[in-house]
Amino acid sequence: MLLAIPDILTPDEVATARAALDAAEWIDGRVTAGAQSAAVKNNAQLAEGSPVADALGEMILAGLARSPLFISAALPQRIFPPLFNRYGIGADFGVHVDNAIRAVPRTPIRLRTDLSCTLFFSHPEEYDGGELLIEDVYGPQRVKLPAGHLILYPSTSLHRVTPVTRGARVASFFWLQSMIRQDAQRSLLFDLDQTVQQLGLEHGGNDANVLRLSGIYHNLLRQWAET
Ligand SMILES: O=C(O)CCC(=O)C(=O)O
Ligand SMILES: [Fe+2]
Repeated sequence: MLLAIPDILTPDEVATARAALDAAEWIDGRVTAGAQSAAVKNNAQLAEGSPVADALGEMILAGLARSPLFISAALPQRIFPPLFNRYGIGADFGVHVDNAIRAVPRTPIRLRTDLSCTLFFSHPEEYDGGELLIEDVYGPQRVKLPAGHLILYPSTSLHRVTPVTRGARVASFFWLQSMIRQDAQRSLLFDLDQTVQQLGLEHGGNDANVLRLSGIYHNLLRQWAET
């Protein structure tokens, strides 16, 4: 499932983050790339664990936690501490697939990358190019979202970022392990949850059929979730 999630951050948070990112020190983006992606990765990144990355990472995790749409779609089990990248003019990231397993720095924790995320910090009118192209079963999807919005896509997808030809594209990127490993099962739970929420609004949460459907959602989650 490929899903755009609006307003993970408020405009004030985006502005605060941008001020910090614009003043930050950027290093070669290949530091966190695996062998295949390093060969095609041509961007800059904040050093992992730098004070700016840690503070903005916390801001993003708080934004994710208050988004019912994100929780419903991702059913996150573990979220990698957000990383930050910058594509100036000429920078790009060739076609690649993300590493399946990521060690969380400075901890013994590893996570399986089920879903990949990009959270945009540049406004679309600030730059040309810099589109995230994600291969999907329905063909390539072009993604360029407003600042503060997030795209969630299966980490199994081949993807790339097209060269920036004007301005700069600043974003956060990270991965997560979902409680639901299979994309098809996660999509089904998402559809069911969204439908139950909508029916609850229309009929009230205590309507007998809404309750029954809600029970089915939780019982499927109980069958499939890894915690
Ligand atoms: O910049 C992006 O939107 C994606 C970055 C990416 O694909 C990666 O770092 O693996
Ligand atoms: Fe990637």
